[in-house]
Amino acid sequence: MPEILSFTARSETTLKTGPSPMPLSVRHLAYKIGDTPILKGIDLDLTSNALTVLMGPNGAGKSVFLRLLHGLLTPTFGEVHWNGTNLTHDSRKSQALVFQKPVLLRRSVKANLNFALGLRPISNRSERLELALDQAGLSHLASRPARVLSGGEQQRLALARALILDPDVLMLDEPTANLDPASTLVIEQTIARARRLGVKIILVTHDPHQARRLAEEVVFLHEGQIAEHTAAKAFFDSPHSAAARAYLSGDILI
Ligand SMILES: Nc1ncnc2c1ncn2[C@@H]1O[C@H](COP(=O)(O)OP(=O)(O)OP(=O)(O)O)[C@@H](O)[C@H]1O
Repeated sequence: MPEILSFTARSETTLKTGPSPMPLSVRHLAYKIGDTPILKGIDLDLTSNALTVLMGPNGAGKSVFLRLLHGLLTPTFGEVHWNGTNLTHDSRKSQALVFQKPVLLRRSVKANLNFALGLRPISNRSERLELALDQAGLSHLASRPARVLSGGEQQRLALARALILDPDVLMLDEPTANLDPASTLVIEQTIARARRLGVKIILVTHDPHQARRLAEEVVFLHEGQIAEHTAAKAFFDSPHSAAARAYLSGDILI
C-alpha cells in the first residue's frame, strides 16, 4: 500500500491526497461463453478517487465483468490493466471481491478472519482481529461457527475478512441483496468508511436508493456494453441513454 499502511492503523483523517492515479484501464474487453458473447468490447477507465457503482439489468454482464477485473475469468479478447500493468498474482492480493452469497470457511468467525490474516506476514494480528470483529459488530459471535450465522452476519464477516488485509481495491457484487435494512446499513457504513480511507470501491447493486447513497459515479452496463459512464447525480437526474432511463423507471429490459 503506498500512503496508507493498514486498515486498522488507518485513521478517518488519513486520506489519500495528491494526483488521482488511474487504477483501472480496460481495453476492448470481450468475453464469450461458447458462441454467446457476454461482454462485447468494453473500454473503461476508472480513477481511484471515486466510488464506482456498476448498474444494469439482469444478465447485462456485471458479475462476469467483476470476475474479469479480478482475474477469476480470462478475457476472450482485450486487456485489463490495474495501475498500468496486467493483473498478476501479486496485484490480485491487493484486491478483494465480495459476493452476494458470502463464501466462508466452515470454521468459527474468528478463524475465518485469522485465516485471512495468515496469508500475509504481519505483526499486529490480534489487534487487527479485534478491530475487525468490533467494526463488523461480531465480537460477541467470535467463537460461533460461521455457517450458523444469519445472512447479514455472514455478509458482515465476509466484508470484514475482505478488508482485514487492507486491499487497495474492493469489489462487491450485490452484497446487500438479501439483507434487512439494519444489516444493509452496517455494510454500507463499512463500504463508506473504506472509501474514506482510500480504498477503490466498485459496487454492483440493483438498489437505486443504495446507489444514490453511495455512488460518486455510475457505470451502466447493458447487453454486454457500457451504455453510460457518468457522475452519479447526472446519472440519476438525467440519464442520457434510453437503456438507463428504462432501467431506472422500472421497465424490463431484455
Ligand atoms: N457459467 C456460465 N455459463 C453460461 N452462461 C453464463 C455463465 N455465467 C454467466 N452466464 C450468462 O452471462 C450473462 C451475464 O451474466 P452475469 O451474471 O454477468 O449478469 P449480471 O449482469 O450480473 O446479472 P444479475 O443482475 O442478474 O446478477 C447472463 O446471460 C448469464 O446467463
